[in-house]
Amino acid sequence: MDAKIGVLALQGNVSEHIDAFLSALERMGHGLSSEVFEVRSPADLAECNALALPGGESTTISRLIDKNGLYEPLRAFPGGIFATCAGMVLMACHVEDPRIHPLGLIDMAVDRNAFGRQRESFEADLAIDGLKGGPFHAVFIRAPVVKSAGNAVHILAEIPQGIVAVEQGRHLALSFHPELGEDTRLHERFLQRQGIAILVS
Ligand SMILES: NC(=O)CC[C@H](N)C(=O)O
Repeated sequence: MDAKIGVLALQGNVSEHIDAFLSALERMGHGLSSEVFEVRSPADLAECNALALPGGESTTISRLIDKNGLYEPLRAFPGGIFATCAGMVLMACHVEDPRIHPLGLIDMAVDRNAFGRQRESFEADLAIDGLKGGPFHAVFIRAPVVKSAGNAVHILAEIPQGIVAVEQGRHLALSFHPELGEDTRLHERFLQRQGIAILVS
């Protein structure tokens, strides 16, 4: 399957996600046959078979999802969603902030700013379940954590403060920002789960 990856471009770090997906697709041998583009409307969303929900300010992104008529189309989106940071907050079923209208696509409760103001950002080497090639160097910026998750949720990584990487079906949600580094293993894993295989030449 050729990839048509959308990146929700309402607010947040959109271009980094586009670049990271382009380099993951290139590494997998799909560089020429794939597209990665910005999504702002239900019509844009209908064009893609997978979507990235970027980090940014989850209250703002949530308001803009409602304003742009994307709430129901996102809930009904048939493809996988790759969600980072604020995107992870939006994927939850429960968020203790009335300004967030969570999409309810992953059976989890998320704490938006779990690390408080003292620790706005930090980096850690994470063991990620099933990821070959050693630990993943993760950059956390005002990161959320998963406080509880239902049985359908596969927990991929946990630190003392909580769960920081999960998968449910085709969806992947991360507290941290893999799009800011060179390591595309999580993007490749996500694409493989969408049916986009590594091409062997
Ligand atoms: N880097 C980020 O995406 C931070 C997200 C922030 N905690 C929020 O909920 O908006």
